Amino acid sequence: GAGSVANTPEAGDVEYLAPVTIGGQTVNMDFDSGSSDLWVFNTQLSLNTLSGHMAYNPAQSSTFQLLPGSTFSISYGDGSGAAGNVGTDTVNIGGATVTGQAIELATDVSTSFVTDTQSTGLIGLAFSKLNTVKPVQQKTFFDNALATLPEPVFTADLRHNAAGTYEFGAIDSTKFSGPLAWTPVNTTSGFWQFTSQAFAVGGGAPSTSVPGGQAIADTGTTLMLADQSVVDGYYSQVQGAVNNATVGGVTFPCSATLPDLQIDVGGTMATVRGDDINFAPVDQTGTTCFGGLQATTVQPQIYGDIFFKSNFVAFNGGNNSLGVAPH
Ligand SMILES: O=C(CCCl)NNC1=[NH+]CCN1
Repeated sequence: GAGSVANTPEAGDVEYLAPVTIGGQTVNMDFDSGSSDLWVFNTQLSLNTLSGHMAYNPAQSSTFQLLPGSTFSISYGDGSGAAGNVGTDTVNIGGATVTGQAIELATDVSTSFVTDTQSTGLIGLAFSKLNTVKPVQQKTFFDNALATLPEPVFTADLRHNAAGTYEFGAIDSTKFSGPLAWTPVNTTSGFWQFTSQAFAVGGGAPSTSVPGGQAIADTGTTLMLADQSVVDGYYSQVQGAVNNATVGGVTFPCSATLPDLQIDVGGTMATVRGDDINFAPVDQTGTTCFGGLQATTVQPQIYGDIFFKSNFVAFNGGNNSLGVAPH
């Protein structure tokens, strides 16, 4: 059946956590449409590493089974990572249930995961071809659930500083306004990748031919990382915007009024609200603010949580497409 869980932003909308029940143990996890491993903090880790975290204890689950000799090792776009061994267990997300789901048990996690005590791990929702388990690659929760879901979809409804929803198996049309604009997804990269070749600022004339012209929908990335041409075009319309090498990106006066960004998603222009692009003050004085739109020099562009706060997104694993509508 379908499953629906509330998600909650960590402070500053840095990431969005939602409850996942593994072998009867409910832990909060980061749902990540930009990767394809389900890994958890667990009782194999040292007490120092576990300090402050919830942990999955396979010994307490009557349905856990070790996958002897299986290991995983994953590194993310932001340089964080985890590695360990693997078993299977029953996973239930708001009622959507998978038995025999690969549960990757971290024995090593990078610092940013240790300090992020609210998160018990990640649940990857990109395509299973990116899964890192060896010697036998494993499937994502969504892949395993597909055949049993009423509809072959999951949806992301992320909000600024407020509870949202992750749903599996149904599209709740009360969560967005207007029709969903659907775009085909190119699954070759293993990401939810689509064409994004144009942008406009504050309703102005659209630019076209953004170099590379590809983007991925990635709930596991905090910001929106776009081509330099988009970043330059956007911040040229923001008084006092500067590229601030010290803080590592574009900043502007917190008093600035930020224009909306219109961005191409498979031929339809989606809007990212200017308010959502004012990401956070860089210091306690609250004078200078850091932009939620920043540049990436690599392709594809990565449309992270900043994009999702203005747009409801449906991920269709039945026909490999993405549906987007304002919310
Ligand atoms: O790794 C990426 C970028 C893929 Cl191009 N997104 N997912 C994620 N999870 C934790 C940090 N980032």
